Amino acid sequence: MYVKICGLSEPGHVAAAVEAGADAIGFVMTRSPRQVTPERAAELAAAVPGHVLTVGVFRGETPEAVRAAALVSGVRAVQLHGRHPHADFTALKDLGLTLVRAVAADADLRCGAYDEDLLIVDAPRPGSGEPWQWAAVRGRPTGRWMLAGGLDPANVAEAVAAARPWGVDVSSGVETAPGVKDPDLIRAFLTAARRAA
Ligand SMILES: O=C(O)c1ccccc1NCC(=O)[C@H](O)[C@H](O)COP(=O)(O)O
Repeated sequence: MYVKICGLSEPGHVAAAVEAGADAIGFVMTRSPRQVTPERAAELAAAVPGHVLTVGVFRGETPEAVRAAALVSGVRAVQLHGRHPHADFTALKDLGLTLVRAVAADADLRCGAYDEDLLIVDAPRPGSGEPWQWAAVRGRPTGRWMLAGGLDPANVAEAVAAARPWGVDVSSGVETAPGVKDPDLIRAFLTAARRAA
């Protein structure tokens, strides 16, 4: 089970996620309680070992703005939320970064349909912590796809059993308040997600 911990903004929380075995960590560089500047993301990403994928998270920005933030921050992946046209992914292809498309369940759920490398199937309001009908997508997404939206240490096993994803992605469920991560919850989520696999 591939596990991404999203919305990190403190070095101690990045270290906790890495030490607990996260496969990917996300830095939100768009409007959010978790927003970090590209410069701050660069500081945080500098301490991340190469086997952990660093992901810049965006929503509503132009490909040019995403490109600029990705280059400053040095992330190895960019995650575009919402109904971006295929051309936005094509415009970023030459960066050589992992491209992640994050959409709600009513979108095209074929990973690769937009030339992306990874797909995230998320709640309608990303980063809201709101659970949704995970079972409704079972069997629909294809390729390498992560389930997101309202996951936490207590429900991730149920969610995985319901939807059968390749990976999982969490933000609110490892926080004590919006934007405030908790190392104990990060560790508990990793443990529960691994057991759910
Ligand atoms: O986290 C945010 O605030 C955010 C804002 C705008 C676009 C995306 C955002 N987060 C993306 C993520 O990858 C989250 O991990 C994912 O949406 C799940 O969030 P949650 O339900 O809080 O676990």
